[in-house]
Amino acid sequence: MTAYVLTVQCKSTRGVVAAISGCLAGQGCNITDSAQFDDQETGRFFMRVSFVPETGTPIETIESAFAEAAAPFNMRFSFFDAAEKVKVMIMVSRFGHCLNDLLYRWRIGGLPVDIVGVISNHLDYQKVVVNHDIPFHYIKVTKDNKAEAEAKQMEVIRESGAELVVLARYMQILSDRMCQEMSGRIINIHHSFLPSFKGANPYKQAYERGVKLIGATAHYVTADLDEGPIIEQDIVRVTHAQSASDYVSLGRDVESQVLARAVHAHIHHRSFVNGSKTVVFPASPNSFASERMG
Ligand SMILES: Nc1nc2c(c(=O)[nH]1)N[C@@H](CN(C=O)c1ccc(C(=O)N[C@@H](CCC(=O)O)C(=O)O)cc1)CN2
Repeated sequence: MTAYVLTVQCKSTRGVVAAISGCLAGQGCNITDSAQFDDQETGRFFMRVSFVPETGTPIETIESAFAEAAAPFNMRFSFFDAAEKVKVMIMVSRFGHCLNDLLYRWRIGGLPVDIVGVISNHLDYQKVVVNHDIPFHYIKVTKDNKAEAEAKQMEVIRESGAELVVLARYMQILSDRMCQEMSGRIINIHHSFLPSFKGANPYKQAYERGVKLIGATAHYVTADLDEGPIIEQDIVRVTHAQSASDYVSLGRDVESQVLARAVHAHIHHRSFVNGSKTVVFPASPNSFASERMG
């Protein structure tokens, strides 16, 4: 039996949860998992519900009934087939550890996505990508051709049907236009524990500051460099005896893990943009096996 995910966000109002659960029950659906957050500061409400239409009601009927129940609350809502794989375009430059990690997780079934292609401004990873039977798009970027290069990138992204773009250490600043057009659909891995050490060379900045922890941050990309809503972060301990290049080596694993966790949250519809922040619901024990990090 097909399982679905419903995501909802709206102004926080009494009766929202009853309206959502009551409508699904009325359509013969059993709710198998539910998570909600009421942001007391912004007055915004977020909910994610997994459900199964036990009596076989067609999803189109459920969606139509839900639209009626949602209208009084002005809900923004989406229904997803839990088994449908999100189309993902990966972008990479010269550091390939995050790309390789994502490809490995995908290959063993631990990251249930449809990788529709890899775009790079270098040729370093053409072979490994092609060996995975994934289209590789080399689009050279220079200071003088950034606009043309990005137009080609956007053409590839649109034609591929990509719903999510993952910057796996892609080291070019995206234009405001691209960030706007793909708002909430581009995830970047920044190799520092933001908001510390934004921009280029964060490990060098961290070394010069004498930190005892380095980290990685996965965030949605906005026009404000490395200021986008944070999805996932983690850290690793360093000592006075280690160099900035030691940090680069130590950082590879934490960057890869943080990015994979963020992509996982997004493709399972657990991550919501909430202004300059995010709401990220944890994978619940009752979530479907494919929803747990493999
Ligand atoms: N509009 C945005 N674009 C990008 C973001 C972002 O948050 N908003 N994140 C970066 C990734 N990044 C750090 O994680 C980063 C990448 C590149 C640079 C940078 O200064 N790039 C130079 C070119 C460097 C080169 O050619 O090697 C540039 O683009 O002029 C800073 C931070 C991805 N893009």
